[in-house]
Amino acid sequence: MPPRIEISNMIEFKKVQQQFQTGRELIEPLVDITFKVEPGDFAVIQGASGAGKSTLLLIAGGLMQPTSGTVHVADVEVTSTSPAQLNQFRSKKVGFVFQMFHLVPYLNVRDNIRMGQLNKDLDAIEKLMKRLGLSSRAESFPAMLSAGEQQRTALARAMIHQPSVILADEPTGNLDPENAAEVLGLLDEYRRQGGTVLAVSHGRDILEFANRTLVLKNGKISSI
Ligand SMILES: Nc1ncnc2c1ncn2[C@@H]1O[C@H](COP(=O)(O)OP(=O)(O)OP(=O)(O)O)[C@@H](O)[C@H]1O
Repeated sequence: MPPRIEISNMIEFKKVQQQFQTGRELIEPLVDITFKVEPGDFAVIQGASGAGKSTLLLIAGGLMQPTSGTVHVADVEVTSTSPAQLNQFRSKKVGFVFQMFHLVPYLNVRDNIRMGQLNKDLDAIEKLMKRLGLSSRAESFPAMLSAGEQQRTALARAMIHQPSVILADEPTGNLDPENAAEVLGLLDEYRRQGGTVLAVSHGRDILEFANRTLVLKNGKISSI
């Protein structure tokens, strides 16, 4: 499913800071985050456990508002948008992929993918399942699938509405090397068609596919 080609499929963080107050402790995983991911980039953010990678991705997806700073994703300023507009933004412009897949256990593969769809284009679902090698599992429930099949289903759900950007949190964290390479290959194909991928990962397998690597350390981002 090719992404909508938009010149504005970029992600831009400017001076983003995130603090959490837990009891008397102030945690500040993001101190001053400024970076830009251009349309068609497959960018990966690496960093130690607890560095703030998931927090950064939640902010990019409009699921968490930062303490300060501005974030633009695919021509939307997610840091100054109402909750209703953020819902629209997420359902139209963003595809999410997570390490734990987050499929609905009582829906089969076809219906899980349909959850991500805005129109009722059943033909598009069949085509995407074929492309991702899922056609024979269309009626299967998540518990009956291998980890690779579950992640390909999650990827199909993330791609079916032709998002401008895909945000992926450890997308290969639960996969063996073969399935990991397949999922990364699909993300690579999506970005070659003009989509933008921002992934966070500890893994090294992703570096082979990413064209940009950013490192998150001490609350700041540096490019390598
Ligand atoms: N809602 C929250 N309230 C309080 N602290 C939080 C909250 N969310 C995250 N944190 C803290 O912020 C820091 C960054 O967490 P985050 O999950 O972003 O790290 P990460 O780099 O994704 O880690 P990992 O690689 O282990 O998943 C951690 O110290 C975490 O405990």
